[in-house]
Amino acid sequence: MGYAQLVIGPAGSGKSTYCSSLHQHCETTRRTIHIVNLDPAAENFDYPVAMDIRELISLDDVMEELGLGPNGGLMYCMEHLEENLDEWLTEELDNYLDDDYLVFDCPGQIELFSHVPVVKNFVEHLRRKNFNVCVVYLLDSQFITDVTKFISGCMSSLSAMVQLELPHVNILSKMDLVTNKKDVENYLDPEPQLLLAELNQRMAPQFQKLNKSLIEVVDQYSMVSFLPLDLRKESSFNGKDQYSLPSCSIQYILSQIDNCIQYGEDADVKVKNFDPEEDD
Ligand SMILES: Nc1nc2c(ncn2[C@@H]2O[C@H](COP(=O)(O)OP(=O)(O)OP(=O)(O)O)[C@@H](O)[C@H]2O)c(=O)[nH]1
Ligand SMILES: [Mg+2]
Repeated sequence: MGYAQLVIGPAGSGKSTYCSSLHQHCETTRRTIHIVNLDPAAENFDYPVAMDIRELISLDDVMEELGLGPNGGLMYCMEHLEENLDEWLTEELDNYLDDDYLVFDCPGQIELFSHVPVVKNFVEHLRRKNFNVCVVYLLDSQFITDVTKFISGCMSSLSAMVQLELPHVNILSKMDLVTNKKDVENYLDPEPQLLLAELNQRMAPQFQKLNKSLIEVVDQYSMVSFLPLDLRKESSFNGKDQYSLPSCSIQYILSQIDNCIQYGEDADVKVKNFDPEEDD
């Protein structure tokens, strides 16, 4: 059984920074994880790249040879990846052992997760290879300072959730940049009725019915819950910081994700089986 995180979210939401912080954290705690670059447009990395889509296809080549722009070019690259899953991914995955932990740093174009099947097929391939996969969805905390932005963030996360059908952890990134705690605190674990009241207040009266349906959808999928990540935090901290802002450390987030994909549970079993003292 392998373990994998699929790190997704809008452009610039902090996916690559999250991956590199995760890598650093695991180095400190002597845990092995492998970060995979799935962004054919990425150029600089703060982490050692274990597998790299650019070895399969380069965005520059695609743009030059096919005369495509950056987004069309990226879609082409991802479709190429999809067509080569059996060869490229299978071959690359052969380099990893049974219980290895991979983290996939994805591109930020959200259409990849909302209405084209490439990521879904990618994930299905991983699952066939016996990987437990969790989606880690990052949303920039700077963008949820009011209810309309919050709902739109929820909707984009929700479309990935519905399309990928995987365990799903939502993270609010860049908490160190939040200066007004009230801005964000209201949206960390919000009361649906309060959200609705706020939304009605913001929007023209003819949207009231739509607002109600939107809040119901968000509530029913019980995904109105974001873990606020502050990369400055080091311990397993999950609580209020010195400015009484709720936030959590990367270690806490990792433990939540590990839980989702049952990482560590099998290891415990192994230790028990091989412990002679346990025999009696
Ligand atoms: N202050 C602060 N800045 C951050 C944090 N995370 C990311 N950033 C900054 O946000 C910008 C985008 O970060 P990336 O990690 O490249 O974001 P990304 O989601 O990988 O972006 P794309 O791959 O282009 O979609 C960079 O300038 C980062 O330095 C954070 O926790 N705090
Ligand atoms: Mg990136």
